[in-house]
Amino acid sequence: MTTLGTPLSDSGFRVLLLGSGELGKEVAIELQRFGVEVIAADRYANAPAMQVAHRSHVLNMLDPAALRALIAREKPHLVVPEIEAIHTPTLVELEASDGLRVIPTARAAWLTMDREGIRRLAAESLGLPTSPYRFVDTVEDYRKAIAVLGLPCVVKPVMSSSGKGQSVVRNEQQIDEAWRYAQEGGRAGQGRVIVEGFIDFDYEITLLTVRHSHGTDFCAPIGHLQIDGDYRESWQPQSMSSLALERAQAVAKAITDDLGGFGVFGVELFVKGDEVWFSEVSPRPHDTGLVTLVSQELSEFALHARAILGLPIPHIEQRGPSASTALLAQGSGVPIFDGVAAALAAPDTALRLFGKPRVEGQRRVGVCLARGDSIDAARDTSRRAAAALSVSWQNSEG
Ligand SMILES: Nc1ncnc2c1ncn2[C@@H]1O[C@H](COP(=O)(O)OP(=O)(O)OP(=O)(O)O)[C@@H](O)[C@H]1O
Ligand SMILES: NCC(=O)N[C@@H]1O[C@H](COP(=O)([O-])[O-])[C@@H](O)[C@H]1O
Ligand SMILES: [Mg+2]
Repeated sequence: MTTLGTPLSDSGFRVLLLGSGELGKEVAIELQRFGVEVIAADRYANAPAMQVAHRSHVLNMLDPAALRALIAREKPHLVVPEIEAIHTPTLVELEASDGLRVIPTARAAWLTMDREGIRRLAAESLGLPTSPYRFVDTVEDYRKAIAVLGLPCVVKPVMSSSGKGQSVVRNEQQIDEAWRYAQEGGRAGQGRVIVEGFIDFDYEITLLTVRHSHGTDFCAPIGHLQIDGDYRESWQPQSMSSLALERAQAVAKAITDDLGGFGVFGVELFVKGDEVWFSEVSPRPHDTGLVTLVSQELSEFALHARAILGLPIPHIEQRGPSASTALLAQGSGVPIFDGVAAALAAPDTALRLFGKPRVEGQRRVGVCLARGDSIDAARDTSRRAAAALSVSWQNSEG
């Protein structure tokens, strides 16, 4: 049983967020509502979750010594990874040696930090259906992998997220460019790449799966649209055949049971007819799950907070057709948002501006949300809200 104390006192229940982006910000808010003491960490200052936390730290979380020092200093009751780019072997060691509690488990954070760990677990240990794949380190092996898997195929650095370094190779001319992009887009610089056979799916979903003190529950499936490997729109519920839903839930149960621990998981699946493929899983709330801020009575962030604190989740109420549209800013400087009133003029719309301190290039800076009588209506309203917003720049340094 979890005892909750008073933050900033000796009784405070301390949660350390490793990663402080938009997803962590909503988790922090939900934890604050339970009087949890929230400590936010990330690689840069004034990250979104830092702005709603009790205190924050800026560090390179891929540096084992820096990570260890932070944990020794804060002595958190729970460590909650919010991104993949963390030195997870350190979490595994501290869990074993000091009983550090990592959400959902240190092993889950470690396996999902790298596409190879989770893909080999899903496909080779658990026998779940996935795209065919090869891992390669050299351009020679890369070409051989493409010869075996055929075109089109998808090329990704093993350590990357939100589509960074990812390309679909459709013809011979694109092969070299995809290799170059994968080498520059990986988190750890040059390195290993996964080549995946292209799955010609009808639609793809995120099946939010919650492991909590009383068992495992699934949210209604979330459909989404991805461009360049990054999410642009999501909606809930995605209609599916009952067989496809049953299979999706069985895959999600198998992978989350193996990863273990408490919390929300975003299980990404491709669906064609009644056929389902596992793609990957986040052992934490998922960006496409931002739609649950309006589509569920308990959002994925509220569910994560409850689950990790060991609190009950008796019921997950879905509120009907809903959609989200990611706001991508393109430019350089500190963003300023115009058209906020227009974006919120229609009934049943909502907006989150994440408060990211700067943009260099393209960055997700907010999300528009809407409910409607149908998925089409909700998507249309949330897209219109997004179109009403525009970004201008302060402090552009040319
Ligand atoms: N083998 C594949 N066949 C067809 N489409 C694919 C394949 N792999 C990836 N995609 C497309 O690219 C998207 C992003 O891929 P993936 O989830 O692996 O990248 P990511 O960088 O981990 O993204 P995120 O961090 O946002 O989850 C998928 O949601 C899907 O639309
Ligand atoms: N697909 C993973 C994802 O959406 N993660 C979310 O994006 C943030 C990083 O954003 P940034 O790249 O703009 O700093 C992460 O901190 C997390 O909240
Ligand atoms: Mg993904």
